[in-house]
Amino acid sequence: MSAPSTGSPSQSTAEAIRSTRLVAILRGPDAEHLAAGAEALVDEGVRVLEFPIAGPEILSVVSTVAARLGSAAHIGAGTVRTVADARRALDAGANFLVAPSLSIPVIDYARQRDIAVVPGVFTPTEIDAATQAGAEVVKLFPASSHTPKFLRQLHAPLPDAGIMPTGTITRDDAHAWLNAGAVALGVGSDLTGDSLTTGDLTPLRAAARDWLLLVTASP
Ligand SMILES: O=C[C@H](O)COP(=O)(O)O
Repeated sequence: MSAPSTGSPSQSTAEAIRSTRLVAILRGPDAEHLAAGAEALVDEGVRVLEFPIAGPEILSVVSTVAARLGSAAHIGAGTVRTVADARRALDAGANFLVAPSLSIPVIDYARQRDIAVVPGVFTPTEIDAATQAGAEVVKLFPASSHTPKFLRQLHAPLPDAGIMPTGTITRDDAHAWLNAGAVALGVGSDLTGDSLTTGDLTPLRAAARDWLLLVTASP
């Protein structure tokens, strides 16, 4: 199975995020477990993965996973706060960038490299600034400090913003966010549980199947 490959690389990733509606966030101390977890998620049908870069070892996981999975998935580097972070992530083979915060220089750099970037935003001003700077999808973070009602109210004044709530999103509240207009959800713990620590991928596979059904069924 191949990742969508229409248009430019940045458009392809943005389309994949919008069409699959799920960005899986993989964190953990063990590089082999992270890589195995990524392969299991892709095997279950997840197409967009993010690895928050907590150190050089995570960049090596990005390299390994990007090489192993090829076009089967979009591999993102998370926690990209600076242009230097972005350069290192792309050199490691990341297909797109995610950040907890808004950096216009990082957006500009990603656009120069034709790579999708999902900046972190919290306020209408930040959402609009990121969207106008060229981010097709923005990460509403931490979403647990907002509500689906907040998201719904943004649509009339900011209709072109592609908002992806992230941060403690669970299967219990996913439908409410999607119904409120979220283009996708960024999901870590509720998807991976402790599988990336223990190495037992059975719960992760079951959660992936749950999540894929849920995002497909939501309006
Ligand atoms: O970047 C955001 C968080 O890492 C999301 O993870 P979480 O779903 O476990 O809160």
